Amino acid sequence: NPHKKLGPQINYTITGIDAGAGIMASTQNALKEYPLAQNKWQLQTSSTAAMTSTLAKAIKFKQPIVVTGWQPHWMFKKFPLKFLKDPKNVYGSSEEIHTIARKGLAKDNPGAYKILKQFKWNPAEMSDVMLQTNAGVDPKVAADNFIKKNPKLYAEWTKGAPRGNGKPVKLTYVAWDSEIASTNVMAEVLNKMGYKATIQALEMQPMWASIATNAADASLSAWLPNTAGLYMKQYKDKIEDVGPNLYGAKVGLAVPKYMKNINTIEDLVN
Ligand SMILES: C[SH](C)CC(=O)O
Repeated sequence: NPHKKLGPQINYTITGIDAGAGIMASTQNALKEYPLAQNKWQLQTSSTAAMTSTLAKAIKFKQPIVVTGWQPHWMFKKFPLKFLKDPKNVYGSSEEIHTIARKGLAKDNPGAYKILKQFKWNPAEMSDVMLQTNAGVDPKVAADNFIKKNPKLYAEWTKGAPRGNGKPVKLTYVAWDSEIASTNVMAEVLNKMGYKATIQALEMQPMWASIATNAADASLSAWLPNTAGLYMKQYKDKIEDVGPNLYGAKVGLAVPKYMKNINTIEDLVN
């Protein structure tokens, strides 16, 4: 009921995802900045899958819930969600998802580097692949379907790049739906161009370390400037920022639209 304080109704819990995700660090920050921690609010660690299934259940019974949310993601398509305004700008405004590569890749695999550099797409295009995968299509097949439907993008991404002749390219990523989509599309593009692409899912910190230690060639999972800002700071001299592969991403706290009186993070405080 809208009059009862929200906190006690959901035992002051923000439902989050995997502990290493940057959105979790940002949310810990929000707990302090707003200040929510003093009001007993806490951040629950789980996983994207657990968070979205808890969200689905709450929405089914029109119950209140606060989740860590981000765009692009199918949750905003599937559920009536709204971001909470963030007047203290803890989450930053819009984000870009960057491609990062190990130093030296441009030199010893210029063709793959060129394709990685030219790979850019928008939230709607990424969501096409995410929705297929969310509907049960294997990510590799969803990537293939997308490439078949978008010959113009494929031509842009591969323009002027030499064929790979079996040259290996190792991609690491963090298994968020957005990066499952982009990494599988990139792997399929590389394979169609004759490279031998392999992909490996890692937690966030090991993913960044895999590029910094040359254990992998590239990753499309760097949410910047905020969400992965700490990792970029830690590894900036050991990796190369190839540039954004997606513009217009967004990270924050989200609630179902039926929570009419909760519109900014400050509404959680009182
Ligand atoms: C959950 S977002 C995809 C990225 C992040 O939080 O680091």
